[in-house]
Amino acid sequence: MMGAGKSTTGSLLAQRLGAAYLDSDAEILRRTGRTVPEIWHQDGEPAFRAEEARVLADALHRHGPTVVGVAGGAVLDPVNRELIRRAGTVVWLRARPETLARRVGAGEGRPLLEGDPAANIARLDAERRPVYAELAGVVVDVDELSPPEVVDRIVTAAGLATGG
Ligand SMILES: Nc1ncnc2c1ncn2[C@@H]1O[C@H](COP(=O)(O)OP(=O)(O)OP(=O)(O)O)[C@@H](O)[C@H]1O
Ligand SMILES: O=C(O)C1=C[C@@H](O)[C@@H](O)[C@H](O)C1
Ligand SMILES: [Mg+2]
Repeated sequence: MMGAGKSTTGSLLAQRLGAAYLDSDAEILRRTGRTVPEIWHQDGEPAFRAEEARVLADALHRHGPTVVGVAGGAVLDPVNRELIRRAGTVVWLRARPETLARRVGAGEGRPLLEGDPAANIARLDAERRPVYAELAGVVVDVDELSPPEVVDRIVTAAGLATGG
């Protein structure tokens, strides 16, 4: 979910594994030169989701070890889910909605949170939990953990080898 710690924890995990880190939203910006809200508000959510699916497919087909931070809405698409499932270990950074709301603050740059960020995040979280639960091979409850502790849990749970 938004604010769960994908960028923070994902890049730390990548460092530990000697892997690359890619983030689906950042890849969209890099490829299109446009931000998430620009695409969303100018072209609509379906256009954004189509771009997201393209970027995700490319990220998942990269050669070499890669940690991919997948935006929380991408897995609502069954085609994306299947690609993700086949690509490797799926980690759900599970957080309470209050934690997510605190971390995203005013929700700037997140079209789905406009209006009432805390209420919107709670609603999206409730809707999506079953999908995340079905997809994830590893679940880490992140609320009380520091980023390095989250990484430790992922490494242990997924049986990933690190250089130290
Ligand atoms: N384990 C943690 N403990 C405390 N704060 C954290 C933790 N992980 C991330 N944060 C903080 O929460 C905020 C969101 O983290 P981050 O940007 O990594 O999340 P994200 O899942 O990538 O969010 P986004 O939806 O923006 O992509 C940041 O301010 C980050 O410093
Ligand atoms: O969870 C979502 O649906 C989203 C998450 C963000 O990272 C962006 O991809 C966009 O704001 C939608
Ligand atoms: Mg991020």
